[in-house]
Amino acid sequence: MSRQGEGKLTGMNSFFIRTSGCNLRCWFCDTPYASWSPTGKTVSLDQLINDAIQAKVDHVVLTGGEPLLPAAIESLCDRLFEEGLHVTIETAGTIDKPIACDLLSLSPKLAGSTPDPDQHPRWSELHQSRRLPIDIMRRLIDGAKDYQLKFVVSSPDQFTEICSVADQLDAAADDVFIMPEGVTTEAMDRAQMQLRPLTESHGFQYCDRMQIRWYGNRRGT
Ligand SMILES: C[S@@+](CC[C@H](N)C(=O)[O-])C[C@H]1O[C@@H](n2cnc3c(N)ncnc32)[C@H](O)[C@@H]1O
Ligand SMILES: Nc1nc2[nH]cc(C(=O)O)c2c(=O)[nH]1
Ligand code: SF4
Ligand SMILES: [Mg+2]
Repeated sequence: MSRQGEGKLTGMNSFFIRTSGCNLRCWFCDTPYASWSPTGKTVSLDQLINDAIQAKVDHVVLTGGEPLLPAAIESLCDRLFEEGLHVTIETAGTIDKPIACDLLSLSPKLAGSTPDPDQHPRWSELHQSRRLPIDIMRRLIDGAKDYQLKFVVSSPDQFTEICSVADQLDAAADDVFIMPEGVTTEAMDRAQMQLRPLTESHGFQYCDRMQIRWYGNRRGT
C-alpha cells in the first residue's frame, strides 16, 4: 500500500503491483532492480488479487519494469475489474496488447533516455529501435477510459520533441505531464525552477514526484 505520487491521481491511496523485467533500458531508470538487473519473486494471480482486496483501497497501480510484458497481465486486469477496483497502468507503451484499464499512464521515452552506446552498445540499439512506436501507443490510448502522457525531462531542450510526440498522439495539452528526471528532492527542486515556467507556457501540467518528498527514494514506496 502506498500513495500515487505522480500525475492526475496524485495522493490517491493505491495498491502497487510492480512486475520485474523491461524491454527498454533508460539510463535514468529509478527501478533498475526491475529493468537492468531484474529481481523479484513469483506470485500467483490468486495471491495478488487477495492482497489487493486486503489492502482495502479502491485503486490498484500496475507498474514495473514494463507491466505490459508478462503474459498474465490481461487476466490480472480482468480480475481486478471484477473486484470493482480502479486500475492504472504505468507503461512506456511499446508493447502491442489489447488491454483495457481505467487510467493509462503512458510515459513515452524521448531520445535522451537512450543508454550510452559505448557502455551499452546492444541495449542502446534495442532501446532506440523500440522506444517510440506511435501506432502501438495510439491503440493503447484507444483501449483506456482515460490517459495521461508523462514525460521524464532532463533538459529544457526536450520540449520540441515532447510537442512533436504529443501532436502525433493527438494529446490535449491538459493531458501532458512534465516530470523532472531525478530521485532526490534537491534535484527535483533545481529542475522545477527551469521546467515549471516552460511547462506552463505550453499549457502542460507540471508533475512533481511526490513519493520522493513523502517517503524518499525507497523501494516499496
Ligand atoms: C520505473 S517506470 C515503470 C513503468 C514503465 N516502464 C515506464 O517507464 O513508464 C515508472 C515511472 O517512473 C518514471 N521514471 C523512471 N526513472 C525516472 C527518473 N530517474 N526520474 C523521473 N522519472 C522516472 C518512468 O518514466 C515512469 O513514468
Ligand atoms: N508512490 C509512488 N507513486 C508512483 N506512481 C508511479 C510510480 C511508478 O514507479 O510507476 C510510482 C511509485 O513508484 N511510487
Ligand atoms: S521503460 Fe520504465 S522500467 Fe524500463 S528502463 Fe525505462 S523507466 Fe525503467
Ligand atoms: Mg516509481
